[in-house]
Amino acid sequence: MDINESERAAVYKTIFARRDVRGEFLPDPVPEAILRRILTAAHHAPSVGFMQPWDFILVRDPAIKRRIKDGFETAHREAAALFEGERREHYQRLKLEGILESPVGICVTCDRSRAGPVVIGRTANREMDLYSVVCSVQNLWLAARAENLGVGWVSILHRQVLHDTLRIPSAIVPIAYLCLGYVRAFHDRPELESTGWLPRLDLETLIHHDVWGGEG
Ligand SMILES: Cc1cc2c(cc1C)N(C[C@H](O)[C@H](O)[C@H](O)COP(=O)(O)O)c1[nH]c(=O)[nH]c(=O)c1N2
Repeated sequence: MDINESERAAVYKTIFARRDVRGEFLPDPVPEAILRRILTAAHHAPSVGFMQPWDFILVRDPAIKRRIKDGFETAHREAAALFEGERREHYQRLKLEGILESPVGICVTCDRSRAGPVVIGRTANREMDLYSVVCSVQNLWLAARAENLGVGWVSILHRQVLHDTLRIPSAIVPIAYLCLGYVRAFHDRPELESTGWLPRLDLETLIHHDVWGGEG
């Protein structure tokens, strides 16, 4: 099956228009059929040895979201203390989550023993299951953008908060807490770029030929 030109353009448009969404969420509910399409895209991500180690916890209960938000606030205070001077002020001005505003939270987890002790592709590198779950998060993020839905990844959270609040068994690893919902608007550029936190790096400086540092 070939991808035609307009389909190709749609994929690149989605990649470049995807944003991390924090402050622009609308309360409008996400229709079940659309949520199911996004989760199906996540479930069709590549995974080491076809392990499919992911689960998706859908969080809609305001009391549970409140506990996650409290966990964010703790970790956010700790983070602020690690920056100094103007950098700290800039950090504190950033909106870095939309936990309460987004209608659905999705915690994506990794079941490290899902396919038994020996998994194709994971024998030399045990962490490949974790990376597989991140592939699923990226599929989810892009599918959501294609549905004109925003996603924000909140990692300013101690893992234990997710275990305790969402009753995740200790053998399961929470990989991502995502906020999902419709948005007022998508920013054209990453907010960490437009607010001057960091620039987008020049791709040319990141490409190496044959060996690290090798020139073309
Ligand atoms: C693993 C991981 C973890 C986080 C993020 C991303 C990823 C990949 N990002 C979003 C991140 O800041 C954002 O992707 C970059 O700034 C680039 O912006 P766009 O995603 O292109 O809008 C993110 N953003 C935020 O506001 N709070 C957070 O805790 C996190 N955590």
